[in-house]
Amino acid sequence: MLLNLEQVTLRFAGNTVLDKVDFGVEANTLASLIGPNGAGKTSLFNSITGFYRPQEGRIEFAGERVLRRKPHKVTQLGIARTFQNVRLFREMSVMENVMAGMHCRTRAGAFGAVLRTPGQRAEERYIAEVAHDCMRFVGVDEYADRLATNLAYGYQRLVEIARALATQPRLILLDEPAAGLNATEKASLIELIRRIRDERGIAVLLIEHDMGLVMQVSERINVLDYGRIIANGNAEEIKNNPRVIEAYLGQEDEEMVL
Ligand SMILES: Nc1ncnc2c1ncn2[C@@H]1O[C@H](COP(=O)(O)OP(=O)(O)OP(=O)(O)O)[C@@H](O)[C@H]1O
Repeated sequence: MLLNLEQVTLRFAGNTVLDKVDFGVEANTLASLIGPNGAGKTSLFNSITGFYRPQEGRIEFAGERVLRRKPHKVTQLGIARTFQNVRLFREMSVMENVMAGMHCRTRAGAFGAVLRTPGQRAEERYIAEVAHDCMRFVGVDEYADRLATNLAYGYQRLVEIARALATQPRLILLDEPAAGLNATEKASLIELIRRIRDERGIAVLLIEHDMGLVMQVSERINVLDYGRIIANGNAEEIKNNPRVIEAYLGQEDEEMVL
């Protein structure tokens, strides 16, 4: 397993948000984490990426301990993420936003990368090359010099993915990447997710409420309900799992047709 969680428990003021979660992602696979609203999916992402500190359990990535590392250290280990609500630097261009993803891989750091201090030309060139490569990969290269916040929402989501790719990860966590996208944008997103794995060899774990998308792209689906993993398997197995069907009953906003 590339990522491995064992018995991860997270509580907030006595409220158990994750309850002894065992869960893994293999290298080079497309996996999803689904579950009703409030099941704990984003909390699980936050625990993996160092934003939350579970009280119990183990999280390992490529054989290294992840739990209790700071977010930027987790990024350095090779785990990148995007957020449920797009989080771009509003006053920066698309190119600068993507370059900022690289500060964990360069000596200059985020500010050196953006301010272009002297004596860093070779590194600057490298940063620019990688940034262009990531922008081209997701299809936002032509907007490199635009302010990120002036782009349409669908493109902002792509810029976030480009920034995550720029950290040169082995695993990328996408938190509801299809939220707010139209049908055409969703179709391109599916293609992009597949290319991330097929062309870059990066494993993808996504949280997504659009079940059509989840079923189409995922080789492995993990279902979380009230902080517990209640099922995992391929699309067919998950669709026919009675515990999953029960967990989703009454979820009116869930686009799940089981
Ligand atoms: N920082 C926090 N402090 C207190 N409670 C929190 C915190 N973060 C999450 N929770 C609680 O954890 C539970 C799970 O929330 P989480 O956002 O992880 O669910 P989710 O499955 O991602 O939901 P959704 O699908 O609606 O995004 C909720 O009850 C939430 O209130």
